[in-house]
Amino acid sequence: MSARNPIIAVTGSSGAGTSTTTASFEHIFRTLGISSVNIEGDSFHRFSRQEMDMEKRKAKEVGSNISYFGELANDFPELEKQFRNYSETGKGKIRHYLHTFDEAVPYNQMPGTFTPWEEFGEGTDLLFYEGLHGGVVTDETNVAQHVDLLIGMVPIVNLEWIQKIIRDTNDRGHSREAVSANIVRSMEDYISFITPQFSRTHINFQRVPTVDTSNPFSAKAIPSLDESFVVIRFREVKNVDFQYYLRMIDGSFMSRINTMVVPGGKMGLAMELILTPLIRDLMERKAQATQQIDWMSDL
Ligand SMILES: Nc1ncnc2c1ncn2[C@@H]1O[C@H](COP(=O)(O)OP(=O)(O)OP(=O)(O)O)[C@@H](O)[C@H]1O
Ligand SMILES: O=C(CO)[C@H](O)[C@H](O)COP(=O)(O)O
Repeated sequence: MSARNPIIAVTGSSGAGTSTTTASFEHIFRTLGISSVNIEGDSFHRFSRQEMDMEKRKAKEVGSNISYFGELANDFPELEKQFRNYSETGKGKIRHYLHTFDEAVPYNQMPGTFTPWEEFGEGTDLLFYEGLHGGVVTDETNVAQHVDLLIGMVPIVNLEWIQKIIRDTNDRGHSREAVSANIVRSMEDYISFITPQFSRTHINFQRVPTVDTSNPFSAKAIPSLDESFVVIRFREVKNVDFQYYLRMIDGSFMSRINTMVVPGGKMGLAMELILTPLIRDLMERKAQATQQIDWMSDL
């Protein structure tokens, strides 16, 4: 963690909606005049799509498993190194994993490949990460320790699978069978690496549908925001003004002492109301830390 170079991470499984909710964060950054550098979790995959297909085959041959949720397929030490480096210097590097033709064409590349790493220098206000592993901790690596504001994006699992299946088949060119097989193959890593993160987050946003999602593998459409509620759980966040949120968000209520529920259609508003003051606090701490360093270097 670093007051001078703060890091915000939105962490969630594949299909949870971390990319979708990035728009809410970007809106807050614009409103507060913050310049962020955005890092995508998928850029820390170790393999291109073609290489990963080969790794899956090799693993199967020896009776083992590899998935995008785990440490075999993702470079956790490199992710931690990047977070540490940004905290200490405000510098770093980014690349993109190109999922679709639309994403790949501007780079003259194929889907399932990475763009080259590009360095960025000082001058950003904060680093914003969205992806699978913003709060990961293993025996060797601790990514979570570098994050100043850690947010979990966690639809209940049936909804998460529906979102993944529909997105992967419509946008990423995978078959339903392939996506279902991926979900099955990823389950062990899901439990080992993905879910433990949500006990380290400051806030979790958990979308819960109010329509029947009992067979996610046959679902034809993603339940809409209006067909859901969002459960918002706070952990180690001080001075949460629940009364204010309850007054501002029509239809919201408390379900536990640290948990608020809002109608799905109010998710964007809830995110803005809750996150804006927290991000403003990070910026104030940053300004103070920068002032202190300037003052010390003047001595
Ligand atoms: N709140 C929401 N309401 C309706 N649809 C949503 C919501 N959040 C996400 N989706 C849909 O779910 C799908 C997956 O969302 P998104 O691409 O943001 O997931 P992701 O967490 O970034 O996944 P990945 O890490 O695999 O790229 C998309 O089709 C998106 O439109
Ligand atoms: O979203 C994911 C993980 O977060 C994808 O499963 C992973 O990035 C592989 O992508 P693709 O299926 O497009 O090759």
